[in-house]
Parts: sequence; structure tokens; C-alpha cells
Amino acid sequence: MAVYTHLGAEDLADLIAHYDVGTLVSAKGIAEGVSNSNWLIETDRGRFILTMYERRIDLDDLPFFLGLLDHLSAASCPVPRTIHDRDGQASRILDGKAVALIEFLPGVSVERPTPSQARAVGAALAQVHLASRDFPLERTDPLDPSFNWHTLERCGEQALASIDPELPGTIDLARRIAENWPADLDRAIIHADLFPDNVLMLGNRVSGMIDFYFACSGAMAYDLAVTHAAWSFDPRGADYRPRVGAALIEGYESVRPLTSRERQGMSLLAQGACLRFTASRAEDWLDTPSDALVTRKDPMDFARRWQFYAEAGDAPFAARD
Ligand SMILES: Nc1ncnc2c1ncn2[C@@H]1O[C@H](COP(=O)(O)OP(=O)(O)OP(=O)(O)O)[C@@H](O)[C@H]1O
Ligand SMILES: N[C@@H](CCO)C(=O)O
Repeated sequence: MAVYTHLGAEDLADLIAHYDVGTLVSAKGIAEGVSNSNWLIETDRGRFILTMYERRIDLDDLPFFLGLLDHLSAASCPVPRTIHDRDGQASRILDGKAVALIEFLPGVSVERPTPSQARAVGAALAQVHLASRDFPLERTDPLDPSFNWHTLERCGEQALASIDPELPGTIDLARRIAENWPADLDRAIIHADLFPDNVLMLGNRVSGMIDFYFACSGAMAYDLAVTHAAWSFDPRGADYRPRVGAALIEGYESVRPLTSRERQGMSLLAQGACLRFTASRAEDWLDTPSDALVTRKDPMDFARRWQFYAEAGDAPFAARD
């Protein structure tokens, strides 16, 4: 479910008239996504995505998010550009909420990525990192390792144990990871949430990277670690898929080779990435009633991934000949 606000045909036609995109033919609410309301808009000139920013997004960050899409798409990254209104603005206010019209990109999100698809995603991520280095805006990562540790602490051992008896142990792990976080790795703007559902693919080609609403300034290797954790396992995090994981790194390095410091840090970065999603999922789980329309994501899917990385050490990130 991801249409939180009702917009009638007249509201939509009035809104679309502010853009030079033709006249409205149809508008359908999009079920996927949780944070914002999204519609697939069709005009007599093409298809677009309309997003209404509902929650979790600080409107002061919108120029960063929308400017980043334009910057990356101008650099030929597979990222949707924003459609500016007739006054040149990338966002408008409708009923007190910000909305943006975004280019529609074709493709589907894969559920069981192949090594070839993972290679393409790795390469596209590296392309985004390189292209973002001259993006003029910055955004601090609100979900850094110490925030994740404090989130788990705030949830509390008892509440975490009510989700799974293993979860309280992640508080101490998150503290240790935050205390040992590698400093001074090369930085750029990172996506920070490049899960398979945020990538559109046509066969083995990446046709769209979407949902940049966690993007921030950060270590590029951490972004690769997030993507590795998101792509290289079955959804429960019980089985590591080594060929997919290796292909993702290979694809990344075909565009931007890792430095030796980055490679040495990858295991810890991946463990930190797992605890980032363990923490946010645990917090959401406790904040969301079990009968809510939104499906709760299981924090244990990422606690299991953490276990894999902790046991595997550097092996998943070793340099290939
Ligand atoms: N530019 C685009 N081109 C084509 N489809 C898109 C585009 N942007 C979004 N979509 C579609 O809309 C869906 C929801 O988009 P998105 O994931 O950005 O929503 P969200 O509510 O911000 O997400 P989340 O809750 O996962 O953070 C996507 O799964 C995809 O199907
Ligand atoms: N991609 C995240 C949600 C956004 O933080 C998850 O699956 O937990």
C-alpha cells in the first residue's frame, strides 16, 4: 500500500497543467513503496511518476534529493530526471504536501538476481559514485553506525527479545562496530539503500536506479557493502550466494577499483550495513501494529547476514586475479 492521500481527477489534471508534459490521460496509484504516495501518470506525451512526500522525508532535503537525480541523469547514470514545472521548479506544494514529477523509466525489479544482473548493478553503483563527486550539495547520513547502535539501545533488550531472542545481542555488536568504524575512506554521494526493489532492470541491463531518499554523503565502500548485503542472499539472509556477491564486486571494480584500505574494511562495513537494517527494521517492527496495512520487515533477515559476514571475514571481498 503506498497511496496515503486521495487525489481526484481534477486535482491531478490541475497539477499536471503546471508542467509542459501534455494533458492527463490516466493516473494509477502504485502499490509498491512504503514511505511516499506514488502514481503512474500517463499524458498524451508519455509516462511519468508523481511522488507525494508523506513522511520520513525532511522537506529541506528535497533540493538535495531532486538535484541529485538531475545531476546523475545528466551524467548518463540510469537515474530518472525530474520534470520541472513551468516556473522551473522541481517540486510543488499540493494540499500542504510537496510533490514532484519524475521521469518514468522502464524495467522491473528482480527478486532473484543472477550474477550477470549483480555485475551490472555493481557497475552502475560505481558510475553513480564517480558522477556524484562534483555534485555541489552535501547531506549528513542520519543513519550512521552510532545512530544504529542508539536505535537498538532505545528499542530496549526486552522489546527486541519479543521479536527474536537473538536480537538483544545486536546492541553490543552495533556498539563495537560504531567504535571501530573505519575513518577517512574515500567519499562521494552514496545511495545507501540500493536493494533489488530500488533497481529497475531490462534483462541484464540496469534501466533505472530509484528511491534516492536515503542518499547522503558517505564512504563509497560502505554503499558497496550495503548493496552486497542486499543482493547476495536469499531474502531471509540464510543463504549467501557467492557467485552473485563476487559478480557485484567485480562489476563495481570494472568501473572503480577498490583501494586496499577499502578492501580491508569491507567485512566490517558489511557488518555495519547489516546492523543498519536490523536497527531500522526492529524500530519499525515495534512501532507498527501487527494488523497494520504495511507489511513489517523482519530484522532477523539482516541479523543472519551479519552472522555470515562476521564468520566469513575477508573471503567474500578478496581480490580476484
Ligand atoms: N522513475 C520511475 N520509473 C518507473 N517506476 C518507478 C519510478 N519511480 C518509482 N517507480 C515505481 O514506484 C514504486 C515505488 O517507488 P519508491 O520505491 O521510490 O517508493 P517509496 O514509497 O519512496 O519507497 P520505499 O518505501 O521503498 O522507500 C517502485 O517500486 C516502482 O515500481
Ligand atoms: N530497504 C530497507 C528499507 C529502507 O530503509 C529494508 O529493506 O529494510
